[in-house]
Amino acid sequence: MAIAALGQLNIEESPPIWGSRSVDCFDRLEQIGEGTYGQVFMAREIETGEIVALKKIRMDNEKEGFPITAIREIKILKKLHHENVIKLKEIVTSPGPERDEQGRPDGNKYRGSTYMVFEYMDHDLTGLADRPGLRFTVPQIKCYMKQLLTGLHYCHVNQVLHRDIKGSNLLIDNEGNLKLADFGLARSFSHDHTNTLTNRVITLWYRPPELLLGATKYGPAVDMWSVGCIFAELLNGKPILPGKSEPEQLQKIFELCGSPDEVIWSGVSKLPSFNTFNPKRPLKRRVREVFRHFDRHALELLEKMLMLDPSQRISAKDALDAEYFWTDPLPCDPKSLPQYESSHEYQTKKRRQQQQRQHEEASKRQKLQHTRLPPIQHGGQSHHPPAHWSGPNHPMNNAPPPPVPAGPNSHHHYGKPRGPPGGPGPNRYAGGNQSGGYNPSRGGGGGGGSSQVGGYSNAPYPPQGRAPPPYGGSSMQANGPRGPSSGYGVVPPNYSQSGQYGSSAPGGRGGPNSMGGGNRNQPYGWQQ
Ligand SMILES: Nc1ncnc2c1ncn2[C@@H]1O[C@H](COP(=O)(O)OP(=O)(O)OP(=O)(O)O)[C@@H](O)[C@H]1O
Repeated sequence: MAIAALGQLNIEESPPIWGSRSVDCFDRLEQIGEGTYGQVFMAREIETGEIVALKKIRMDNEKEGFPITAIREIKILKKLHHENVIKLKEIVTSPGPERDEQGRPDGNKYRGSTYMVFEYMDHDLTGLADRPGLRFTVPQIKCYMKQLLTGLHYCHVNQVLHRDIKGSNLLIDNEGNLKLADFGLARSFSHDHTNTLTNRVITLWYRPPELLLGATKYGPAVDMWSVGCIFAELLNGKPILPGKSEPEQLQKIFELCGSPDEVIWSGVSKLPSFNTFNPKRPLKRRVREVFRHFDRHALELLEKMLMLDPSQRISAKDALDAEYFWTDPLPCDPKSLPQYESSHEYQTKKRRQQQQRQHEEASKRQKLQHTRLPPIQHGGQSHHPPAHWSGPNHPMNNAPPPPVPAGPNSHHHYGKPRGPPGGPGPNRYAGGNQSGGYNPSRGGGGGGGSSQVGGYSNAPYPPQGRAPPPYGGSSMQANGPRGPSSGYGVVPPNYSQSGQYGSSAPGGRGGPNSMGGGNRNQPYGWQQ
């Protein structure tokens, strides 16, 4: 990891206060994220009352200095200003060594910490989609997809590759705005793709075939593959390619998209890992068959996003022009979207773990009760358990654990302030999509513009059924990866190409135990 001392970040100071204020200007409210590169907290600026997100920069190895990932994230975010890209407001520092909740030194003994201050967003897409019972409507999916593509198009025009598009990096506020976040793996690219870049980027499930095959010269198409995976996931109700290792990821891709050869992807055979991973028997493309339950225009667009050959993959700009976004039901106005209590992946994971623990405790208690059963009464006594065992919450009745409140903040919900006393007004930051004002005309490439008057449909779409496991003989558990009560996709059929590879190992975010075991958030170290 490259190094730089905190005082030598070489980041042009605008506004002048960058890095000069102390984190003590904020009250830390609760942890909302835990990433590879640091913890994220919801906090309140004491002076203005404004709610923000503080991302603490992890300094695990103090000898290595300030992490290059953070420097790159800060530099890139400083040059990106768009309503669909998270706004980095400020950098703050804590002057001395910090302590954790138990009062122990936080490991960074000799220095203070550095935090990035972001506008606060109520949800990330993964956390939101994991809400029990939540179903996205088609206008809602179109609305989110359009914002995702608009933000990404803006990045690509500005020669920035995101390189970690996934649900937990797509932040959503309660005004329906979606913003790209986590630019820790992002970097600038040249349009001629002459630079050599690392292929060890992008969370496994969203990583394109060219990177898995070892390509080190690549461009914006890598992000578009991830967008295709997110799109299909939104419609499908669960991740579509939940590989557990790089070979298994490629296997899943080839089972769905066919195996590549020089005819469909010129140059593929020269990629470093082509011979290692290409299946002996060719596989045919099955996207249309597997997702035949998707609407025609959705399928058409998805096909173009999931092109194996990156040079044939649709760009963000062209995707925004796709029929899908211009046919009924139209994307809804972000503001018309329902408001939910805050839901971040970190919180939903914790909630599930808590439920799992409660469940385990309940079964333990149940077992214990069994071993302590009163001796069977003879002589005409009933063998039924005593009446006091039959209450709804008694473990003996096999009742499920009591529901956990919907949000970690059910006791206190901090909405995004619409105008705190003495603080910023509602439109102070980035402006949001006040008028749904992206890609206003068909030919437009996104990135701002006038409002799309009357262009929205709020018509409810028929409920989309919960998806059964998409892969035959594959990994998803019966309850689906999001647990028993959520789901927001249309029902997919089964598709395994039998006999090609043997059955896959269980994987993905199967049940409550699999959180953290899957690869959705599998981190990759920074290289280039
Ligand atoms: N501005 C924000 N507002 C609200 N929540 C946020 C914000 N920024 C980040 N989060 C929450 O924190 C989580 C982790 O943030 P982020 O992805 O930036 O950290 P990271 O350390 O880079 O994580 P990763 O391991 O995914 O690379 C996000 O998924 C999101 O739930």
